[in-house]
Amino acid sequence: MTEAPEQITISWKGINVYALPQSPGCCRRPPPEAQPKHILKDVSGIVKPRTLMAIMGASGAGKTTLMNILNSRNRGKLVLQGDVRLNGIEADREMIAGVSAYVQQDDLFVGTLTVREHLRFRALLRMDRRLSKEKRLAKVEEVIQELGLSKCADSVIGTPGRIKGISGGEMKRLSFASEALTNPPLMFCDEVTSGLDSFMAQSVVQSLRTMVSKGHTILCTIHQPSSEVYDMFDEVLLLAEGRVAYMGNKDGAIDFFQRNGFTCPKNYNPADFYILTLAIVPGNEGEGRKRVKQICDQFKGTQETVCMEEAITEVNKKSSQNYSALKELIDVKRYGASYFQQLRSVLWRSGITTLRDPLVLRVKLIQALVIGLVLGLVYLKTDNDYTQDEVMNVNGIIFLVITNVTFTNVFSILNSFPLEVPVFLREYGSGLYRVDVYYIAKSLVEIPSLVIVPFLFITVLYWMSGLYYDAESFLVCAGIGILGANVAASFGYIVSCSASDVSIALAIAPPLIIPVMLFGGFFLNNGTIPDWFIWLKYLSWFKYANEMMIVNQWRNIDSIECENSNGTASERCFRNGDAVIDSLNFDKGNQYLNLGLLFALIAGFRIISFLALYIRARRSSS
Ligand SMILES: Nc1ncnc2c1ncn2[C@@H]1O[C@H](COP(=O)(O)OP(=O)(O)OP(=O)(O)O)[C@@H](O)[C@H]1O
Repeated sequence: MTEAPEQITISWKGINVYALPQSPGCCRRPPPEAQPKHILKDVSGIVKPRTLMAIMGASGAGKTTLMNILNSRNRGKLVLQGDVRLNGIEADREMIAGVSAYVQQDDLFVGTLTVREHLRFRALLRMDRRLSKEKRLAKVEEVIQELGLSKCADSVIGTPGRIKGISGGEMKRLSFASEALTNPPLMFCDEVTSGLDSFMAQSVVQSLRTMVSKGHTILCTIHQPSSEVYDMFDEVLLLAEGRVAYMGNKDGAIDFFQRNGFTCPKNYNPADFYILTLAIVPGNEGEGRKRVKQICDQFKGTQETVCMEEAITEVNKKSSQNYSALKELIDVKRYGASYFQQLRSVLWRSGITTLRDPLVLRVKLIQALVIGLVLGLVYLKTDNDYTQDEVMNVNGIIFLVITNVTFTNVFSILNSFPLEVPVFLREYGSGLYRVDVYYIAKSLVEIPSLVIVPFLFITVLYWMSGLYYDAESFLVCAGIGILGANVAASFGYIVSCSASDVSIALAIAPPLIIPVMLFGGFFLNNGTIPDWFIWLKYLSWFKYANEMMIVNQWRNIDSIECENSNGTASERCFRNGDAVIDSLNFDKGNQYLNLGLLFALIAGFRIISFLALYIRARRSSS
């Protein structure tokens, strides 16, 4: 059996929350007459261990705001008055995070893992590092049993709309199981049953009841529970217009409303009745507000309020006795696992995700093969006797190679990475791993695809299109293409880590790539770039890769026919490869410099994208 957690009583007193007036647009101040919005108004409450509390109220009542204040997350720029206490001790963010878990409304998982693998991954990263691996894995099995996940333990979690996986109810239970591994004494759950049918909703709340019976304190916001689900809660907190309309034993709520002239009809779901009674109906706001004010004012004078305030005072008095036990709980490290354990686990997960979802790699390989074949057929040539018009073709192929590896790799990152960011932010926020661990693991796992795919494309195109027939030149060309693909992917990461979603990433990438492409030496001669744009030339991996590939192609060509393929005399004649290189203002002596600059761009872009991800992660967890 799971050991009982330390017991936590959470209390809050005189909570007032204000949202400051927002500016109506960029660079504009809010109008001087704008007042802060008073969201929560003098809200107090207490929840003791072994209690499952439902926070309910109409939409906009302040449930989410209260939950965020109590668990000290997602507060944004709200102004807070009042205090939140754990076992009577005034709690700061670290303290709350140290003893609690937050099960958020949307379940975010890596869909390719099975339920058991996901829980093992979390157990290795999140549980106390002093526990042996065997104990952690045993805990995973216990949690699987307790939360009724045995049937689906080896099923893949799935990704809605892509990979069929476990049901919505199982996913919700898996969210609880993920948090239950660390046995947090206090749990906050947002919208626990939304999107579930009544049977699933009951089974999820039953899981919470099991945890509560072991000593956990659990607070849930819940929308329209069925009577059966409502009956499973011990206590209820009803919010209306940011005020407490009722808080206490759920059976007492019926009496309280009845005493004030609001009788719940027989066979009517009490939860629906409270929400309807406390709702402000559009078109009849005046009456609704009067009713809410009356109920909230009445509740302030009730015995329930007096008892609640006494209970808060009582627990506050004992705060000094509780301090050392609580301190021990909180003194856990930010990360449950060592750096190398984090790296090993995240690498394992990234690897398994790539292997189990081979479709992406397969599509990339087929795409490389098809584009290589099509371009190869267009430029088909099987010897190294070049005519003047073939010089232009060869230079075109070289630029096409760089353009293709750039666009396929940038857009593949833009289309995939922003979708993974929410899972990363959630896991980073829960202290699973560091940003650098995630970034390094991700970068290492994708190396094979960043090598194999461009290599396949260049192999097909190189030999079909009459580029210089020589194994060494081919390998140099493939190597430059692979480097170009890596610079492009690193650039894709800068955009993906800075943009908030896929559509924004896709919108900002082309205007950033096009200038870099323009200075690649194909559309604009390298010697004619205006001085004020020279700096852009230095950021252009197109320029470095193009110069290297052009030199690699032409440096061994000693003579070129002075006529076109159809036998006509060409107006301009490049007599040998060097003449072609010179005409583009490229320099044979720049090969090593260009190579170094390509590596420098990879390193620079990776560092910038890492910093962008780091800033984003820090912001989202503050
Ligand atoms: N940062 C904010 N700035 C301005 N107003 C806010 C902010 N956060 C919340 N509010 C307002 O405070 C009120 C309560 O919002 P909250 O999200 O807590 O309600 P809720 O009961 O959770 O609603 P729902 O059930 O619809 O999610 C709403 O009127 C909302 O518009």
